[in-house]
Amino acid sequence: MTPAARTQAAIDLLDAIIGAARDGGASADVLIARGFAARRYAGSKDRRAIRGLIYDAIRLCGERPESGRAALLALAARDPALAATFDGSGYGAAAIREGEPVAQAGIAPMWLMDALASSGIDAAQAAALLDRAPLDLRVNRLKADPAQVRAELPEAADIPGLPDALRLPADTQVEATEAYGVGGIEVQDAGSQIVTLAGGAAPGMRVIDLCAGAGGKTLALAAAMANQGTLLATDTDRTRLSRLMPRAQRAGVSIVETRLLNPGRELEPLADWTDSADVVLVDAPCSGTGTWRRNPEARWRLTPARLAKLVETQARLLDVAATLVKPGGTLIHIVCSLLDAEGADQAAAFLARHPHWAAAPLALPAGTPHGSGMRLTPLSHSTDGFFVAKLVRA
Ligand SMILES: C[S@@+](CC[C@H](N)C(=O)[O-])C[C@H]1O[C@@H](n2cnc3c(N)ncnc32)[C@H](O)[C@@H]1O
Repeated sequence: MTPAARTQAAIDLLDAIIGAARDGGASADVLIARGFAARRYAGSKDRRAIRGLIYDAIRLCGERPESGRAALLALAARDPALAATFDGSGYGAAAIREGEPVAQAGIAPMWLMDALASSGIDAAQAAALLDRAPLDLRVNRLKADPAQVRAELPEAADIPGLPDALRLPADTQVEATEAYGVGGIEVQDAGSQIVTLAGGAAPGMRVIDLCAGAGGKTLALAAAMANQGTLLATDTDRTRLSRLMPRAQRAGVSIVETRLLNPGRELEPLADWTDSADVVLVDAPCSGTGTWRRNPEARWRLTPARLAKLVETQARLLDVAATLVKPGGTLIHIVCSLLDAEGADQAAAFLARHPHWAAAPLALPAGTPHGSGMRLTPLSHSTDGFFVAKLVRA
């Protein structure tokens, strides 16, 4: 492909990504993969270049741009070599016209910048939310040990405070390693690993991962429990949950059971767990403001109305979880968001609704105290952004 044709392909894919962000459609990664499947003529160098242009444009534009072309023109305004590819040749991007719309550069939509600022996230912290994330691994001690993995991946660096974690440059291919093949490593952000430790899950306990998804944290809980005890993983998303058991088998985890929940009727299949869990982890559905490093277009999806709906669901899920925790047991509230509405304020509202519960101090390898919990940020802790609170039943 010519550079001009690559630019046009990036514009076309950005149009699809912008539309999906507006209408709640597929993620940028999925749309890019589909776009490449339909463009078999694009070689690996073309794909890398197009993908790079798309993500540079997404990172640059804080507000959802009106078109893919407006987004790439914003990038071209800072990059003369890219501007020169708008040459109108063959399948290439049309020449730049005087006065055509150019997207605004920025970190996030203004309402979201205001919400972050009032949650204590200043401009430097907000800008770091769009940095490129490294590739973090969790060594699965049920199948491997860190020294073994390090021998296979000598470029891996330690992550302070996390003896089972290793850090590699972004884009490192780990799927071909023997450790990956035998279930000895899981790709998991260090922040995710840290907040999972908050529950203090240990061998022999009864633990619920209420919003388990495909089981990233479930597998970390199972490893912390040395595969001893009872671990229930639930979610309302059948597709995600169906990926959990094959992953568990590969990871050598045999203590996990999955149950599919109905939104709004989550407690119905959980009656046998009432008042009995040592730990319930609520890794709640959230705005994902802490994961923009991986999904920068997520900030084009969020609206005040979508955020309000998430906050409502989180509150309901915390109340559901509270009925499952035994006296003296622990509820862990986790969001990969830095908005107080989802984190500190949500935990405070829970405590106000539940007088027999209290926030307990957290001893984590990293984090900054925030509200009744702790916060992790890309700038301060080199992790995705998280809020975590430990809530204990009297
Ligand atoms: C942040 S993700 C969980 C990620 C997962 N724990 C991991 O570590 O990979 C939130 C999950 O909540 C699930 N969810 C949404 N509404 C729910 C509900 N009412 N009950 C339980 N899970 C729900 C979503 O399907 C999604 O998988």
